[in-house]
Amino acid sequence: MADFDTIDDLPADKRVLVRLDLNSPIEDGEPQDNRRFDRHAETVRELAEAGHRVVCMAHQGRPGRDDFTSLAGHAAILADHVGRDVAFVADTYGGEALDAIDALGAGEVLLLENTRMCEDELPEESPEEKAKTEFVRTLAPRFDAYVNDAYSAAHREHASLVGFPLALPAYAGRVMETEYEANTAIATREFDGPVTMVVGGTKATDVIGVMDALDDRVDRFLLGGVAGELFLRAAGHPVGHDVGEMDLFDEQWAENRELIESVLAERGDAVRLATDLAYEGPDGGRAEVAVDEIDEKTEGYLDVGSETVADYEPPIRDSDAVFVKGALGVFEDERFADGTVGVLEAIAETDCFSVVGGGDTSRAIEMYGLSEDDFSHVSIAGGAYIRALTGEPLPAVEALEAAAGRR
Ligand SMILES: Nc1ncnc2c1ncn2[C@@H]1O[C@H](COP(=O)(O)OP(=O)(O)O)[C@@H](O)[C@H]1O
Ligand SMILES: O=C(OP(=O)(O)O)[C@H](O)COP(=O)(O)O
Repeated sequence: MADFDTIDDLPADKRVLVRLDLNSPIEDGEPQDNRRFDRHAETVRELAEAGHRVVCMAHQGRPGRDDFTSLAGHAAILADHVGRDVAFVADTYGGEALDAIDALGAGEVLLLENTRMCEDELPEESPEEKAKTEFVRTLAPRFDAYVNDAYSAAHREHASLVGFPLALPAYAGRVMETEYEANTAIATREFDGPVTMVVGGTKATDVIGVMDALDDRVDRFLLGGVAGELFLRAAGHPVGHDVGEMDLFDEQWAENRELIESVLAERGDAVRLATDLAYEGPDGGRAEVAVDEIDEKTEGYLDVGSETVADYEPPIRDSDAVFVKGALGVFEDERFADGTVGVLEAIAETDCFSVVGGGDTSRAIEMYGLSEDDFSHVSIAGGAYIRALTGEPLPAVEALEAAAGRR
């Protein structure tokens, strides 16, 4: 059991500041509905029904990336899931935000603008430093309590996650509580047979550090996505760098090059890389190329190829446990879903212990007609869940525990 207080411990009729994680895929500038809304709606509804004034904070994307947008569209989706109005104010802690907070009645819900639009939010610093920011010092006095429901962002030391628990009585929401319990229990589980981790997605920096930290707890890593291409680059193939407008590879290569090389040197036998890759061919359809035949990267590779999918299935089928973090390709586009769906189908058909994590990746389950029941646990957290597997503490969870210890 966690050592934090939960909303069961929250006294009645309070002004509550709630941190959610509504970070979602963005298509044509609009947030796409996903299970993060559904899961967080439970906490928001419970707080509103208990008569609290509920003010929600959340982030979307990272500054400088295409997915960095306003939360205006998120408020409407959240309202659908909560089953009551969710007002939105395009401000984080300025006059407009404070007026909207002050005007809120009992049982009403308000969503503030993307926390990452506020300068104080992002640099990762200690809770003490974050609690000193103007953002925290301005908002905290307007509230009686802080609730953190954003387990999936708990690996970040941002103001909205670690600063407020020092300034207000702090509680865990329902998602924080259930994800923490499930992921912590999984982290301590022992397996008799082979353990496999499928590693993909765009956040290579998160996953490569975890691959290194998990060391011999994982018998084999099956790679795809951006991390997969970076490993291919380290293995001497002319891929894993940005072409055209891309900005997914070069920066993450510079950050991780040494670590990738050391993982390959020490655990090379455990790392399986794609032998073919898929891209958009001249006719607009899916085209594939063998990695050995790539002389120069001129295409954006958007999925692992069919030979790779066939190679990855047998190790999955003979595993005792499979952990998935990140999609093997851009599965949102059906042409590039084969890698992600092939791996998920193999896991679903196998009687192993399985965890699928990540806001984006878990979405592939419902998009392609798979059932959540075919997996042991589907987490809405990606980076936080794999970090939990290493036994490394999550700063936002520690901040909640420290707050409980002070009472
Ligand atoms: N080769 C690739 N190029 C660009 N994007 C990719 C590639 N492979 C996977 N992706 C994208 O990665 C996303 C998931 O990335 P990430 O945020 O790391 O995972 P999660 O949200 O599951 O934690 C998917 O939405 C998918 O479109
Ligand atoms: O979506 C998230 O993480 P995830 O993609 O690892 O699940 C969280 O919202 C954290 O976002 P960040 O990785 O931009 O800090």
